[in-house]
Amino acid sequence: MALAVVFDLDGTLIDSAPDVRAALNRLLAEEGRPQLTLPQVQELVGEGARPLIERAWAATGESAAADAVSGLIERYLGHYRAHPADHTHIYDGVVALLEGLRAQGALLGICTNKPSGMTGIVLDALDLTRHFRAVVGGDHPRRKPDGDHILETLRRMDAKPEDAVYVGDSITDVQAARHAGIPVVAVDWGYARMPVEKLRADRLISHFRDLTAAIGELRP
Ligand SMILES: O=C(O)COP(=O)(O)O
Ligand SMILES: [Mg+2]
Repeated sequence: MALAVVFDLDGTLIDSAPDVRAALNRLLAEEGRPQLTLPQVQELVGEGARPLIERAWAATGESAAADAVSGLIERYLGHYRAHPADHTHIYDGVVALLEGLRAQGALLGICTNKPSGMTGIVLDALDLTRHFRAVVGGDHPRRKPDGDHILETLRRMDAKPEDAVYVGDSITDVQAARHAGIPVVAVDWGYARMPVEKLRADRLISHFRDLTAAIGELRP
C-alpha cells in the first residue's frame, strides 16, 4: 500500500485570503459597494466561488440577483487571475512536509472548492504543482462536503480510500472526509468559522511538523 494524503488548499496549505480579498474588493468597488476586511473574507471562503460571491453581496447590501451571479463570478475570477499570488503565502512547513511525504513514497493530491482554473494558476505561481498527482477543483459536480469530491481525487491519484488521509481547515472538509469514509486531520490556522475543536476531526494539529505523527496514528 502507498499512503495517500489529500489536502484542502485555501486555509490549509496556503493563506490565500489576501488575494481573494483584493479581487473581491476590486469587483465590489466597480459595483459601488463597500470594501470587505480580511477577517470578513476569511469567513466567506470555503465552499467555492458562487457562495463566496453570494455571501459577499449579502454582506455589502442587497443580495445578488440569481441571474447576475455567474457574470459576477467571471469578473471576480478575472481580477483574481491578474493577481493570483501577490500576497498569498504558503504556510510554515508545507514544502518540507510535501517533500518528506513524497520521499517516503506517499501519493499527494489536492481537493479544493476553489475553481480548477484558478487553482492551477495559484499553484503554479507558488511552485507547488509539481508535488501533486491530482488536483480536483470546485467545478467537480459533487464538491465538498460531498465525499465524492475526495474519492474522485483519490481515483485520479491511483490511490485507494483505505490508504488515505484527508487534511483540511473547515467543517466542509471534515464532512466531506466523513462522507468519503476516510480519517481527517484538521489544522488550527485556517478559516474554520468556528472553534477548531468543534470541527471534531480525528486529529487537530497546530503545525505541519505534527502531521506525520498524526497520520501514523490514523494509518498505522
Ligand atoms: O475557494 C474556496 O471557497 C475554498 O477553497 P478550499 O476548499 O481550498 O478551502
Ligand atoms: Mg479550506
